[in-house]
Amino acid sequence: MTLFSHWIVGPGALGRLIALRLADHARVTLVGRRPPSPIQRLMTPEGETLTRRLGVAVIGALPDETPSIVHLTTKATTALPASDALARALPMDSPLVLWQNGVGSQQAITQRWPGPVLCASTTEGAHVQGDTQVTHAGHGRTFIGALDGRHRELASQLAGVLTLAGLSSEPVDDIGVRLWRKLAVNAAINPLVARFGIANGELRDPPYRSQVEALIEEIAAIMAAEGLKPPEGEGIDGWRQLVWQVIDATAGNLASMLQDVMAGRPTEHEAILGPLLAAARRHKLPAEHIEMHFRYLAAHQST
Ligand SMILES: NC(=O)C1=CN([C@@H]2O[C@H](COP(=O)(O)OP(=O)(O)OC[C@H]3O[C@@H](n4cnc5c(N)ncnc54)[C@H](OP(=O)(O)O)[C@@H]3O)[C@@H](O)[C@H]2O)C=CC1
Ligand SMILES: CC(C)(CO)C(=O)C(=O)O
Repeated sequence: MTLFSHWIVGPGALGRLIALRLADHARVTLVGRRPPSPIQRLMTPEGETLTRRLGVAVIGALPDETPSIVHLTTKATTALPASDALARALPMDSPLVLWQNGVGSQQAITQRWPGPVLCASTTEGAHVQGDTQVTHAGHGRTFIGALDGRHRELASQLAGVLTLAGLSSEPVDDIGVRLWRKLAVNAAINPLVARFGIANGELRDPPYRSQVEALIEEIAAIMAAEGLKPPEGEGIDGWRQLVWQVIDATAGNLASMLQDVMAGRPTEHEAILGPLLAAARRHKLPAEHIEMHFRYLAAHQST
């Protein structure tokens, strides 16, 4: 199968980054709830500006064509209804790629979607300026695979085209583990910076540092109980190393959850903290800090 045409459903920061990067290598259609602007601009980390004209569509009136692959780049909070709308419109064997952070929506969609489903876990960073511009804040790495380890050839092809397009990617057999590792990092950083309105790097100083450590302790115990290891090192020291490395590397960032709070959008706390709380309950482990942040974010959202 040649990945000739890509639909990108969810024309936000990540969706527009992928669309603009792919535009010189494949036919790209951006699909939104309302019509996205066809002329889009990408500011690259190297300071270049790329302007491209893209195909556009709305999810309620999809084009009468069959894409080679569909990328779902909505937030985790809206991924399931968006995938249901797509499933009603597309052939049963259409491949789908899920780009959401957190854990939960991927399993639910993999069970419901009739065709192949891949998940992507990425450390690319992007944010939008209005309806026509996206900034690619920094290069990262993307891992792609199916939760059940199938569709390796499709994952390799997709990683190939993304890499060619400037988004360094590789197929992996353990995407579930990679999603949980990213969730661990997001759970230690995002609730705190969202609550206190601070850049990631400020977590290194009092009074926040001890609050990050308290979260890491709970997260490390939950990960150990789930049999999930940090990428380097062992146990809590490995998780500590990973979290503080990311905080150092993204010190100037306003994390995605803080940006959602500032924009009055729903946060992804259910996808990021929810699975940790469920695992803590399963293993009868303390999760007082995770619970407190979950409650705060849930309450904030309902006001
Ligand atoms: N931005 C980044 O750098 C990274 C993001 N991620 C993850 O990627 C996912 C997307 O993040 P991000 O791009 O930042 O989020 P954004 O909020 O910028 O974009 C989400 C987009 O999805 C659209 N959308 C929502 N529901 C639908 C629907 N039913 N049909 C079509 N479009 C829809 C939204 O449109 P509307 O304006 O109408 O709400 C919005 O344009 C998240 O899970 C995030 O955690 C992962 C790594 C990096
Ligand atoms: C790693 C981190 C916290 C970087 O800001 C991120 O992924 C996010 O903002 O959601």
